[in-house]
Amino acid sequence: MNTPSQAQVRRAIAEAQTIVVKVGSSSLTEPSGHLDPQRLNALVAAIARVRLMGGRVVLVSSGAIAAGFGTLGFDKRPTDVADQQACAAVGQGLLMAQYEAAFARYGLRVGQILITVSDTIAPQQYRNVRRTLDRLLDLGAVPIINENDSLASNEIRFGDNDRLSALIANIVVADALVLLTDVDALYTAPPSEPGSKRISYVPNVEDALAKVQVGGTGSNVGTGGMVTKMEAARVAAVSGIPAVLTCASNAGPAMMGDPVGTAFAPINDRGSSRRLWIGFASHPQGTLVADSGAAKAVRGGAASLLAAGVVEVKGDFAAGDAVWVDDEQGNHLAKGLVGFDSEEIPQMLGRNTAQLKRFLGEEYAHPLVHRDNLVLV
Ligand SMILES: Nc1ncnc2c1ncn2[C@@H]1O[C@H](COP(=O)(O)OP(=O)(O)O)[C@@H](O)[C@H]1O
Ligand SMILES: N[C@@H](CCC(=O)OP(=O)(O)O)C(=O)O
Repeated sequence: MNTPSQAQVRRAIAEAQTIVVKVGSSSLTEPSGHLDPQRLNALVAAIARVRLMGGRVVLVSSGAIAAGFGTLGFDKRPTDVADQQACAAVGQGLLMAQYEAAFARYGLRVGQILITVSDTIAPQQYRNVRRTLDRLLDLGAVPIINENDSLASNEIRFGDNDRLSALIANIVVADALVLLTDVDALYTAPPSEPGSKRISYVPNVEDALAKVQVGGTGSNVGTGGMVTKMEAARVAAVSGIPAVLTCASNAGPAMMGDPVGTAFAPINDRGSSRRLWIGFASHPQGTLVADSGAAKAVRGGAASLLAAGVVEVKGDFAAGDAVWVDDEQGNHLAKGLVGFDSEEIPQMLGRNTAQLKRFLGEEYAHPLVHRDNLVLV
């Protein structure tokens, strides 16, 4: 695809039918661990304007922990996971109450969806998330999403909402992703560093990643810093979705396509949201080792992984889990959702479809990983 000009990217954002807006903790809360209703209301006003003009907006909002820790008597964001989970349980309610009241002033309803990684990699939950989001949007509501911090385990969690927002943009087939934070744009280095320069347009985020010096959070409530925002912009770009990054007070102009913040061009045509989800969100639970013929077929991009071409299975997983597909040298070729439990697979290895049917029955005469569930890495 040809690289679009900045004006084209800004126009695409202005014309977006479906927009995912992600807002960070520092844009909604006080450092003392309480909500800042004024800033939250200003954000809601900008989103409501787009919504009332007919746009479909999904809001991915951080801020549960940051809104809850002051209320629970902590003087700074706790580091203990159980404390954070308790703060999130309190703060999430406060956050939603505030959003509910703020959107109601414009006659708009909100719907809360809390997501954990483990919920969303299973095909059925993925479909449920997608269906609920689509229905909320069809009904004119504004879905508000956060990670389910009170339930997420420390080992498997998004941890930041930046990447989650890019995955949500895929799920709802968004036309634009708007990342709102406490800095007005991406800079060539963390803005605290002397000489860092504002970047208004990134035609290729993968090239930019090599050139820009990105750092962690600048506030005491944010988590991901610019690293995860760049990753979100990259996921959006490779998914064919233009993105803009700016401060929350620029939300309105950013969604109108005004030249604020940093615009990121898409670098691919749109992909299948399901495949992107597998590629970005899933955590492989095991490995299928492909022989050289199967490795070549998988690398070609259009083939399913058949039992006949698999020489080894590693790990303990259930049908529907994500697995790595490796070559015999141990290189990762692809990630996929496997169709069988790990203990069923050894008896299937090396057998073609006719043999699987004859020896094991009809239900085994299927690929280990169907090509629709396979994503090259
Ligand atoms: N190259 C960079 N350009 C802009 N900001 C950067 C850069 N590197 C690091 N940062 C920091 O990232 C911070 C935003 O991330 P974070 O604090 O996690 O915000 P949020 O709570 O909105 O997710 C900025 O305040 C800034 O200090
Ligand atoms: N899910 C957490 C926030 C995680 C997060 O991404 O925070 P931030 O870096 O402020 O966007 C919460 O609501 O407190």
